[in-house]
Amino acid sequence: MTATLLEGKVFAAEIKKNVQEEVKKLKRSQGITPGLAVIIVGENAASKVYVANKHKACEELGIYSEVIRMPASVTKQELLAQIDILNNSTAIHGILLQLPLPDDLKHDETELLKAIHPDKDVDGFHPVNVGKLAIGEEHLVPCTPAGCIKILELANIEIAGKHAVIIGRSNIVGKPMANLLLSRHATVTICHSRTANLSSITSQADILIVAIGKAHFVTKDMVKPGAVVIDVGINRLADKKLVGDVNFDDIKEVAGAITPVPGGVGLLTIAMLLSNTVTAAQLQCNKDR
Ligand SMILES: Nc1nc(=O)c2c([nH]1)NC[C@@H]1CN(c3ccc(C(=O)N[C@@H](CCC(=O)O)C(=O)O)cc3)C=[N+]21
Repeated sequence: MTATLLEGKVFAAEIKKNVQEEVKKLKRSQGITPGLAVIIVGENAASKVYVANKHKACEELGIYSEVIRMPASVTKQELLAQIDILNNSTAIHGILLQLPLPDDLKHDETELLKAIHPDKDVDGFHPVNVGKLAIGEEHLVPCTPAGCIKILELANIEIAGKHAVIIGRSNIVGKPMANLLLSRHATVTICHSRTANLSSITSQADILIVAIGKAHFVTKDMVKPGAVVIDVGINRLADKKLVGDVNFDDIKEVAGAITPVPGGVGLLTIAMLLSNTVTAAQLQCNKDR
């Protein structure tokens, strides 16, 4: 058996086409151009690709995009002031504070994310949006897990009744992923660094979502034959090669379907960010009336 390749660009193109339609509608009926602001603190090699890709995608779809760079020495107060300006800007409908923050600001992360107005929170990290997702009110949903769901849905992979196993319990991927799968009636198991007998659990998964940040972590013996494997990892090896958390070559004979890295979930993350930006713009112009 050879796994079906779940190509990110195919699904991302479909989402972007819909987003583009919505952008046109907003312009035509309301005279509004959706705007996205990204705040980047300090230098981070890994995030550079992300920022460049985001910017390019915004241009493609007619979304206004602004990148605000701040030095790693910036204070919490200065960042809060910047967020406040963006919260009050009528040209900006979505605000993204790029993570991870430099070490000196790490303990302020929650406070800074809370400062972003929930209606402009295109990352879905504000406690209000986290809470909404937890009660099944999906509005601005974190982009990466939302992208994973889109892959499953657009590939016509059944979720209801399936055993979905998530490796990773982060606020950015693991936890919101669990809520999204639960709302779609999967049986959900979350595994993490303290999980005992990890492979005995992962090998029960019909759908295996891997978000741990360790290159090539998941091997053949951890995967049930025919399982759908979604690889959220983006790891840069010493030779600059980009690889996922899944050992792709090892798995491809046993899995039923698998996302590649690069060219998988990452492209959906961007597509969902654009989608959230348009959702945020629609929400805000409806509130204005
Ligand atoms: N507040 C916040 N929200 C985020 O969503 C967020 C963040 N901070 N910080 C950084 C991570 C990383 N991330 C990526 C998204 C897309 C690609 C992507 O487009 N990847 C492509 C291209 C990769 C390449 O060619 O290097 C691919 O996987 O094929 C990568 C990385 C979002 N993140």
